[in-house]
Amino acid sequence: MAATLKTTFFLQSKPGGHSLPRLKPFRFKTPMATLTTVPTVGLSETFSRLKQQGKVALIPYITAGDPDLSTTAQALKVLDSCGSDIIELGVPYSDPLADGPVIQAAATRSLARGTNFDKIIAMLKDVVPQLSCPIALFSYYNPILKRGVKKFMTTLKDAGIHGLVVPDVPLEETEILRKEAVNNNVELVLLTTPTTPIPRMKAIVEASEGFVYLVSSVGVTGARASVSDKVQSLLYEIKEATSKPVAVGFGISKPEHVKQVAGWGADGVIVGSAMVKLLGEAKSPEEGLKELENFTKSLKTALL
Ligand SMILES: O=P(O)(O)OC[C@@H](O)[C@@H](O)c1c[nH]c2ccccc12
Repeated sequence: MAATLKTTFFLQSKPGGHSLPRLKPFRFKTPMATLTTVPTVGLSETFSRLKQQGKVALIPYITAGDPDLSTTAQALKVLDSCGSDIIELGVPYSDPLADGPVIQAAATRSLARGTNFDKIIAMLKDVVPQLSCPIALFSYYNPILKRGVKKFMTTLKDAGIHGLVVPDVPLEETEILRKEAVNNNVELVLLTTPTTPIPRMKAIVEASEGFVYLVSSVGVTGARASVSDKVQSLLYEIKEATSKPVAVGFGISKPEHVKQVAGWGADGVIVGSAMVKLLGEAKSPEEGLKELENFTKSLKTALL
């Protein structure tokens, strides 16, 4: 059974510097190989740009390798071309303590097909240069430790990945993760939950880079009928403590939710299980991608 996401996570002991954007001045976007001069920038830069435009970031989450890695590659391009501002890409893991049934099932299918970290990175090296939005990789801590923190971060940097979300590291233990992330210009995003005491929330937001991830409700990931209106006061408290951007995730699965959370003052909305379900349960990868496209467009429209 999946454990609930508790407040003990994600504290870091010292605030860190800000990552510089890694500029990629010229890039070709598929399918028409159009030359664009828009550089891919990191997470905080993306939020600054959106803020200037008065916009809220749309941040989809998908699990890598479900239904297969070539569909993930296509899905990243679809999400990008439908106006996603950052994409959170999940590395499948066998013991995903904070994931609800939809994402757990996606990870199980992906692992059964032989997805592993090296294959995900190889896919990203090919696809990232074709995207205009940054990627934040999502991984549990164990696969990072297994590889070695330093090597893991260098690999992320070499693949052009700008951010990292690790849900199961207590802040007190993130020192080394943080140091290597900063060295490699990877922004380490930390999470706060509705049960995080205010002093601890303050330490989290101070140490978080790129943005602050506000978990909307206690429990595991998964689509819900409504978003807890407690999010509104949580956002208020966080915004009292920091000027960093705040993105809300967990249970956001409909255009109405996205609109509501944006109206409460969030700088970004994260939508995971609803996307993962479309890709994982479609009759074919093509159908899944088409549904993903329509769904992403509907969320984007709700944010306009
Ligand atoms: O699936 P949801 O309820 O839309 O929530 C976002 C989410 O999927 C993604 O950010 C995520 C997937 N697994 C997690 C584990 C912990 C925190 C966050 C996550």
